[in-house]
Amino acid sequence: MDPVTGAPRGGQLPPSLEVSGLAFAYPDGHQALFGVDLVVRRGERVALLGPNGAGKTTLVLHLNGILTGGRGQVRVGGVPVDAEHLREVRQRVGIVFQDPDDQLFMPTVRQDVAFGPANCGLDGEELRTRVERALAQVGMAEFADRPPHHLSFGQRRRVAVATVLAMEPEILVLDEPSSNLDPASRRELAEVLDALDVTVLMVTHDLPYALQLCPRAVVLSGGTVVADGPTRELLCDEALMRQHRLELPFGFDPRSVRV
Ligand SMILES: Nc1ncnc2c1ncn2[C@@H]1O[C@H](COP(=O)(O)OP(=O)(O)OP(=O)(O)O)[C@@H](O)[C@H]1O
Repeated sequence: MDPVTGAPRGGQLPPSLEVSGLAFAYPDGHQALFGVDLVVRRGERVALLGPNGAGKTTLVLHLNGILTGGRGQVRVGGVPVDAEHLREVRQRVGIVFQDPDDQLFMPTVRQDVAFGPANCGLDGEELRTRVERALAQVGMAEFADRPPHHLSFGQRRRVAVATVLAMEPEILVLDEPSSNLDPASRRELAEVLDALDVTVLMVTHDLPYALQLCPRAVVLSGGTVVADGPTRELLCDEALMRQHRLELPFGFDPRSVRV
């Protein structure tokens, strides 16, 4: 920010997410994060890559205060993630977990999508509009009155995304969005995500998905950020990829993919 005008410096948009010096050890003493710094600006789509055990989930669980007690700071839309601001933070950070069944528990899709905003005091026409918009964004409007457990896995994942979009979050965090999807469902979800006008942080082992959807990628390895840059550049860096156990699918050449 320009200290005088308050305008974004150099034309950059304000940060949606700021992680600074985040270090965390689990109660058993295992140190999972060693001073992570990360800024995601409004409207960016960033892939968070890294091998198993890198600390990706641990980082994500700090973004809405599920994990706390480490060193450093996390801010979402300028609001610190701490006990005092937890309610506000949880409205601003929408996390879509890997298993949609963790997020769907009401008798109908509509009720599941309405649950969060209704809890925040929305009702009547405003709530109805919010729910319809979120379902339309994920292409699930016609399933509003179905029980979630009658839907396919891919449809349930899209509804899980809608439950989070209905909260109109500052940042949408997706944990392995393409996992367990068949190729058609994977493509449909990519189309949904690509059309969203929201800041996205996407944790994924699916490197082609990262390239397709996220212009920028961050590699977390051993609890620290080891690379941050254009996704294609990182995926083409063979030494970086090998060093951090990142492997492209057989025959996939990031140089030749058009995004
Ligand atoms: N509850 C826990 N108690 C102790 N150590 C943990 C706990 N949860 C995770 N860890 C450890 O912290 C480190 C980071 O784990 P984390 O789940 O954040 O990695 P990840 O990058 O999300 O991995 P994956 O790609 O396998 O999901 C790992 O070494 C893991 O074993």
